[in-house]
Amino acid sequence: MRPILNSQQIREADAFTIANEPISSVNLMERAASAFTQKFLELFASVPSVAVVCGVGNNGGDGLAIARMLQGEVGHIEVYVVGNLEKASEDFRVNYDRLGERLSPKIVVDESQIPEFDTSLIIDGMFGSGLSRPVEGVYAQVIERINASEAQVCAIDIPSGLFADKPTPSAGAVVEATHTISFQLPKLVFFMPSAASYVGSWHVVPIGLSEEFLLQQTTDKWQIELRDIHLPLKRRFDHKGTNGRVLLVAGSKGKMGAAILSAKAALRSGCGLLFAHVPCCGLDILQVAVPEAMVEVDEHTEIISEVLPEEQIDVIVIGPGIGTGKLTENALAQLLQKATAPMVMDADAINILAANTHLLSAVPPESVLTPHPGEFKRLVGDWKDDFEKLEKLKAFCKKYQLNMVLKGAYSAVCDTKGQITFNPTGNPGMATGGSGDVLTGVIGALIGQGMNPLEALRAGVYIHGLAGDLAAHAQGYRSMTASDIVAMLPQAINQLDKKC
Ligand SMILES: NC(=O)C1=CN([C@@H]2O[C@H](COP(=O)(O)OP(=O)(O)OC[C@H]3O[C@@H](n4cnc5c(N)ncnc54)[C@H](OP(=O)(O)O)[C@@H]3O)[C@@H](O)[C@H]2O)[C@@H](O)CC1
Ligand SMILES: [K+]
Repeated sequence: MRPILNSQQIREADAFTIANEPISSVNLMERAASAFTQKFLELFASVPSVAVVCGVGNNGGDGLAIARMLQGEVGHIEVYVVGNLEKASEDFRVNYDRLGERLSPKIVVDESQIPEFDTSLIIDGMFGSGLSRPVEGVYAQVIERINASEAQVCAIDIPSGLFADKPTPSAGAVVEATHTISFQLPKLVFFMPSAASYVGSWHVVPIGLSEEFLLQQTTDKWQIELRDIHLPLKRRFDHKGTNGRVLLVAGSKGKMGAAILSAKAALRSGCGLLFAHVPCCGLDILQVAVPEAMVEVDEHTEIISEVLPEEQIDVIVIGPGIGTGKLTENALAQLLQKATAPMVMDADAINILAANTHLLSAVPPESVLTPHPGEFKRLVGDWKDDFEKLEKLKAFCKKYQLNMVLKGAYSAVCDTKGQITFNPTGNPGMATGGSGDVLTGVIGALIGQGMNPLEALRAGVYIHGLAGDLAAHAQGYRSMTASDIVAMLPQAINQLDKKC
């Protein structure tokens, strides 16, 4: 997993690398600028004109070095330096002197000197990890001009004005980048919905900071990587009873589709036997739609009112489409008293827990909850910003000793110790009804096959997002449906199998 470190730790990593590689600070800047330039040219093959806007710290120093490296690679280049040159950092000065006359920068110290920015692209190198306070004054005016321009904006390391690891006060101006090319590690704020319009699509480029140092750092936030996903083995002598016996409790009148999507997803994710407990009205529907499922019907015609005692079940998946009626609430409470297998709880099962928080302590240990932000809010109350939301996630998982995925772009998986891993796969096309039911089925199948619930959760969100990406590629992200995600599960799982 890739660690997500705070600005202080990254500064220390810079210093450690400089002292121990060893490499001079200005050469490390050269390496960073070169890594940026290479990625930049991949993203923007032929840009007619570029404005590079620099501050006077090392982020600005990067900007100057990048401007020099882009000469001859892109069309017209303009360089601006915003701020007082007397305060410039040492490495900025070296790169200022290296620019040469052709790129001679224009200095901006007051509003009258701010250009219109009519280039096709702006590189933002005003502030990086050294941002120490909200951006105001002439700096804010430059940012407003950048944001008002028609140009694409590519930020160096992080959009200027945005704090990497704490909330950015609304009073401060922030560059709205269309792209961000960041050094070595992603910054925590990149995973936050509230920063999406500033960060744009982001990329991380290695700059050779000491791996030894980075791995020693303490953090409770990580990004899931492909190499972290290890699917359960299938052996020649396995049979359906050893490949995961999954009990799916799902559906109600008018919502049998949720049960079907979860059931299909579980079967496509390799579970051996799928038992489905559904209301009477769902019997024919499920048998026809999912012939592989063994269906047990509830006594009630339209909703779930009691769940059969579990027998030789490896995992219980409950929630998709069940509603929150009193009888269903009682059924869940009874099931929680009896259940020993880990549970995957989604949708209305979570809503029932939120309305009856005394039930939370009865959830079998290590179970998994899969709320979307609305369901999560019902569980923990509102939050003032995305950082507080993550703190609430950690506190909840620690308190109840549960694993949870808070769904969304970069779904956040939290374990019982409060460690958070962000999932990188997925796309906006997955924000569509039924997508969550598919995820629940995938996670249930993986736990059923013997993965520990946390590993299954991390693998499940990764596979689900990858299948979603394949579906978006095939159908377009505007038109794809949850069924398309199910259809792409085999391809996603095959891709992961091949890398193993
Ligand atoms: N270290 C390395 O080896 C490497 C570093 N690298 C690069 O360095 C970047 C970090 O550089 P950095 O530490 O110099 O900070 P940076 O973001 O340029 O800002 C500092 C300047 O901004 C000023 N300032 C701050 N807030 C302000 C505000 N609100 N409004 C106005 N001014 C404000 C502050 O002034 P002061 O607070 O002192 O008044 C100071 O002048 C990092 O993101 C990466 O791009 C890479 O090259 C890899 C190697
Ligand atoms: K920047």
